[in-house]
Amino acid sequence: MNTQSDRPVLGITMGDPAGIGPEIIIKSLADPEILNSCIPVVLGDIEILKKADVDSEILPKLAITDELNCDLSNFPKGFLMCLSNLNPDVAKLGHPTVETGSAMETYINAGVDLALSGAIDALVTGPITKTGLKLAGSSFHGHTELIAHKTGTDNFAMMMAGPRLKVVLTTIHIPLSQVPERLSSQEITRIINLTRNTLITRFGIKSPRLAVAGLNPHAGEQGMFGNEEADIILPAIIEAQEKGVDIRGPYPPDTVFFQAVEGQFDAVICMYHDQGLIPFKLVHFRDGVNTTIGLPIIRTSVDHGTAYDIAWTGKADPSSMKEAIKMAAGQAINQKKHGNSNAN
Ligand SMILES: NC(=O)C1=CN([C@@H]2O[C@H](COP(=O)(O)OP(=O)(O)OC[C@H]3O[C@@H](n4cnc5c(N)ncnc54)[C@H](O)[C@@H]3O)[C@@H](O)[C@H]2O)C=CC1
Ligand SMILES: NCC(=O)COP(=O)(O)O
Repeated sequence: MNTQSDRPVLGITMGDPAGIGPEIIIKSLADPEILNSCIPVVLGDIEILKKADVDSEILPKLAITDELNCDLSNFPKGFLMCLSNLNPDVAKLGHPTVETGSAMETYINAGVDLALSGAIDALVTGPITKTGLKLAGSSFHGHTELIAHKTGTDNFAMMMAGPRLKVVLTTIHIPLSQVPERLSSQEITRIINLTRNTLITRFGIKSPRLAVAGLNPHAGEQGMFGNEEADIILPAIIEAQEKGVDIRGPYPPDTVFFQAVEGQFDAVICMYHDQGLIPFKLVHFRDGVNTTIGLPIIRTSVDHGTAYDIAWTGKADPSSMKEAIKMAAGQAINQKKHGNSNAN
């Protein structure tokens, strides 16, 4: 915390202007519990946010600036940093453009710079489209890859976290057909260690209990349905067990998530994106948080996308954004107390 206040300073990126990002940010900050839990620094576009702040409740409370280097320590209510001047009509498009794609990337880059400089204590990102990033000329598939690159982090992973289930993905945004060839014991070992360290340092779980999902139906059924379990996944589990990690598997993917939700495991390590995200969103679509683990900064995000089908209709549910803000604030306070313990 770099202010006279006890509240952590959180950068909150607006996401895609044509999506539900602006609406869920305004709705979240309209909740006194959220507004009082942090000093928000919204990184976005004033004309777009004005459209979302229909009752003009939030923006008048924030100091407006377009100066990235402004002193964030002397306005305890919060800031809006205007980083683009979009035509407000882009909000109605229902899809990204080169202009909006470039704006959303600008918000993220600015947020990472602020976090690295220590001007903000954590970064919370609003939803973007992968296609928007591509339109803007970015080579990154999402926030995760972009932020890892910008912070010079090789050892990172995507975790989706909720009170009942946490999943960590070994592979993220790649075609399903490429998953088997990308899996290796070394990579699974890396994810196991990173997950365990993060559960201890960021989530305060003293002795994490980990499960590893298999790749194939029935975790391979003794090789009848595939050999990745025996050849790649099991050696990584055994190596971790030999080092004293409380870890079991490879489990049949159709039951391990139920066991985790029932309380048997603190996190499930998954082999690919939808293996983890389908069960996670069934349980935690409303209150789940996407967080990038292993970074030198705290980064949390909503667990959903831009929801173009309901954007600018007033129907967007801000619950996931609120949880992302709460998690970032909690971890920032913890880090302030105990130092940057996420040394993975
Ligand atoms: N953190 C991020 O930036 C993420 C971005 N995406 C991106 O979002 C874009 C759209 O992805 P979709 O697969 O359509 O997923 P989506 O999450 O945007 O929407 C799926 C369904 O859930 C509903 N929904 C989502 N969030 C909601 C909310 N807060 N309140 C009420 N209803 C909500 C939508 O209306 C839609 O019917 C894609 O381009 C994808 O890349 C997807 C996931 C995460
Ligand atoms: N399904 C989650 C997701 O794709 C989020 O990606 P990112 O933008 O946080 O990397």
